[in-house]
Amino acid sequence: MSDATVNDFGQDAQFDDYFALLKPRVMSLVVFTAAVGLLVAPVGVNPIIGFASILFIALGAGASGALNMWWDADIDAVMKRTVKRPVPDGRVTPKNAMIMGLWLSVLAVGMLALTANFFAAGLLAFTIFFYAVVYTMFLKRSTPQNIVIGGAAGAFPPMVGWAVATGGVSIESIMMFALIFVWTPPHFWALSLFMNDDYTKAGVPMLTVTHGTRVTRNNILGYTVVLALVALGTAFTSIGGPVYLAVALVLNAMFLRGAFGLWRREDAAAESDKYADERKFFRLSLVYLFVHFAALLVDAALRGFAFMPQLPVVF
Ligand code: HEM
Ligand SMILES: CC(C)=CCC/C(C)=C/CC/C(C)=C/COP(=O)(O)OP(=O)(O)O
Repeated sequence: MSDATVNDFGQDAQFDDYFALLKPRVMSLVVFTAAVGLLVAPVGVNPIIGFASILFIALGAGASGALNMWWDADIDAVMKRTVKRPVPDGRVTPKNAMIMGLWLSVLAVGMLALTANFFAAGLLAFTIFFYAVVYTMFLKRSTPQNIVIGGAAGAFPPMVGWAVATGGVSIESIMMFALIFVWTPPHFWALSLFMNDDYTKAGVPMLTVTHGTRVTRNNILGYTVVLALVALGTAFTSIGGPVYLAVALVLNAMFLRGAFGLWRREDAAAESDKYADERKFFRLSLVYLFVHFAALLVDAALRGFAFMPQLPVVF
């Protein structure tokens, strides 16, 4: 049986095209942070409920990606990095992307309310709204602070995971939020240093476009210093532990060194080596966030996950 449906352009839209609307690669790290938020919480969740909740958070994240791709099709059509996406490439119609995004959002939020609790579902709904409406429809096209404020959307998922388990918010979930919130500017601005032409062409007011690369390099360093403080501070909350502390010390030293290197660089040098350091720093940002959350998970496992029956104390 074919998985193709005919779109408004009379072409075959494949399952793969619809799947790409969910921004699966970016969202995999988002979903991982949500899963960690759930697993490190001090309240145990039935494993089936926990698994289903992560699935619905993933669905919600994907839905917000589809809504973003629907609204941003005009920008995506101009940028080299995004021109081959299903909507600008004509493989999925804007209307179908929007319908899919809306239905999946309703499904994800509704199912999370049924499987977990209303607070977690409300937080997921707010996250989708923040990314698809506040960031995509308003901030992205209007201010160079777009990704600073909009970054909150990407920072909510571990809070949603934590809320699935506990039904609330606490200092630990706020620290996980803060970690991603302060990480997002260095993560994105490193990329925009070597993608500046795309954003200029598309007229998106990213910091590199509006204030230039010198200001962007300064800001990357500033946010990275604050990020190190947040990351190390998290070690001293109840979700921190020896593994996290060791990892945070090493990774923040590496990230600070990278940010300092970018700060010292001039554009002429960066251009001549094809922005090698900027690309390296961007890749390091992905490793940085993944490993911090993985370390939280390891420490939680060493303590014994709350969802596992506690072993009887023998000695
Ligand atoms: C406003 C916030 C953010 C902006 C503007 C942003 C922007 C970007 C951009 C433009 C890319 C390149 C994507 C591509 O090649 O298509 C990217 C890659 C990526 N981002 Fe972000 N990002 C943000 C937040 C996040 C968050 C919160 C996470 C995860 C927690 C994340 C995870 C990733 C990952 C995993 C990649 C690599 C994807 C790949 O290999 O294709 N980003 N980001
Ligand atoms: C649970 C839930 C709803 C999670 C949402 C998480 C979230 C907001 C992730 C944002 C990450 C992201 C793809 C930013 C890209 O910005 P962009 O859209 O400007 O990048 P683009 O140019 O690649 O489209």
